[in-house]
Amino acid sequence: MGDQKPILYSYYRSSCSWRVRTALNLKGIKYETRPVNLLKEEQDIPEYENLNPLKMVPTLIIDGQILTQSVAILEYLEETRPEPALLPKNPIDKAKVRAIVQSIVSDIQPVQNLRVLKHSGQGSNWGNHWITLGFRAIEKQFKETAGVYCFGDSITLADLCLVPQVYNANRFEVDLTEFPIIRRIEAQLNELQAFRDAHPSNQIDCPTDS
Ligand SMILES: N[C@@H](CCC(=O)N[C@@H](CS)C(=O)NCC(=O)O)C(=O)O
Repeated sequence: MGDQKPILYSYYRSSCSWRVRTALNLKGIKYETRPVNLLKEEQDIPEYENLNPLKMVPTLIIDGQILTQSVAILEYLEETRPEPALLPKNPIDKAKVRAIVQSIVSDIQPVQNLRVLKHSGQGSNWGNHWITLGFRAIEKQFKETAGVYCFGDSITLADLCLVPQVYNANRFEVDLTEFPIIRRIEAQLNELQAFRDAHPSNQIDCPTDS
């Protein structure tokens, strides 16, 4: 393992960066934040593209490696810093947690990403529509899986993905009243220090007037 403090390229309101911030906090990994302002299109600057050809955040520099894709980063952290565990041990349980993760990171978040909204010319109705559909699915999944958190009573990668997605749902004015389990879990998670510290309002690049 490298001795250098990990560096996270992040944007305060980026849900994908937020997932990684929470994992780093939960696992007690001290890191340095390098803000990438998506509204100023800093993700398109060639120096950043050299780090992350996707021109997206997050990018994590850790153990002498440049890592991209938030879920690949989460899985790497889980394998190299296994405590506290953020995936269950049993393969079936693990598959169920990963299914919730994928519902959020593959089926909901990409459709409301900045570049998609810009290219499609769609506004908040678009995001609202897709988040609502996705939340209907995961609210049903939670009827089977949820305990205190998304999967039973331990925090898993699914929880790290849920909290930022609920924040985005609020930004897109999704009516959350039909999702009581999602709301309950999110409220509980937001009480925890690691989640609070990862919140956009506690990031160094959060504008003071937001
Ligand atoms: N699959 C990628 C998605 C990353 C992503 O969508 N990042 C967003 C912020 S959450 C971004 O950088 N958007 C910039 C853009 O759309 O130009 C991951 O999970 O890391």
